[in-house]
Amino acid sequence: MSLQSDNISWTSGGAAIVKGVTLQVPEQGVLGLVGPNGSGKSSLLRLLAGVRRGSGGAVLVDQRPIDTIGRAEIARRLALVEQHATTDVVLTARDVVALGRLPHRGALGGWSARDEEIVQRALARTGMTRSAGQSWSTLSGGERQRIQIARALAQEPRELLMDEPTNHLDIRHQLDLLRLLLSLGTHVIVALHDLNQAMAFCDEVAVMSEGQLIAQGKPVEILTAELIGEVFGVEAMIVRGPNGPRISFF
Ligand SMILES: Nc1ncnc2c1ncn2[C@@H]1O[C@H](COP(=O)(O)OP(=O)(O)OP(=O)(O)O)[C@@H](O)[C@H]1O
Repeated sequence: MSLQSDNISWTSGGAAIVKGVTLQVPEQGVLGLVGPNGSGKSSLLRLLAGVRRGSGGAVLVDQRPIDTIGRAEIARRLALVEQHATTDVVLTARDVVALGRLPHRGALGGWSARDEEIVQRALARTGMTRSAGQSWSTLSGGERQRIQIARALAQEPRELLMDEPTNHLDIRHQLDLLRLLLSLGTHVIVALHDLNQAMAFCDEVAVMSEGQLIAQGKPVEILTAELIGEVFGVEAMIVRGPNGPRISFF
C-alpha cells in the first residue's frame, strides 16, 4: 500500500475535525471520497497530501511517515488540486502549468525539452492548449480548474489528490475530466459531491461522516439506499439500468 492513513486525526481550535481515519488507497484506479458538507473530506485530503500535520496517528507513504519526508520529494510524488486557487497571479496559463515541474528540477537544473513536452502534454490532456498564452487572472473558473489539474499532471505524481475538481466545470468538461482521471493509470483520490458520478467513475468509494470514515469499498456495495439515507438524510433508490446502477433521489 503506497499511501495510507493510520488512525489519523486533526483537531483545530479544540474541535475534532478528522477523527481516527484509517484509509488505504488502492494500488490502482480512482478512489472517490464522498460525504456531506463539512464531513472532513478536504481536511483529510490535506492530511494525505502532507499539507497539514495530523494531531494524532500518521500518514504513510511507502510505509514512511509523511512528516519525515522533504517537501520536494513529496511534491514529486503527490499532487493536490484544491478547491480555491488564488486569483492574483501575474502568470500565463502555461506558466502556471510549468510550476508543476519545479519539484523535478535540481538547484542548477535549467528548463529542458522534456519539461516543455510534459507541460504541453498536460495542457493538451486538459483541453487547454489554445489558452496557454492567456493571462491566468483572465481565465474563467472552469478554465482555472483545468489549468490547476494540468499543473498537477505536470508534476507527474504517483498519487493525484483532488478536492471537488468538477466544481465550476460544465457537464461536458466534468465528464471529460472524470474520463481523464480513469485513463491516467495512477492513484487518484477525488472528493466528489455527485454520488452518481462516484458510482459510475470510481473503482472504490470512501464515505466520510462527521469526521469519520464510515465505509470503504466498491461503489455498488457501499452506496446503498440505506447508507445514503443514514449519511445524507435523503431518500434514495438504486435503479439498475443498461448503463449500470443509478441513484434516484426523492
Ligand atoms: N482551519 C480550520 N479551523 C477550524 N475548523 C475548520 C478548519 N478547516 C475546516 N474546518 C471545519 O471542519 C469541518 C470539515 O471541513 P472540510 O472542509 O474538511 O469538510 P468537507 O467535507 O470538505 O466539506 P465540503 O463538502 O463543504 O467542502 C467543517 O465543519 C469546517 O468548518
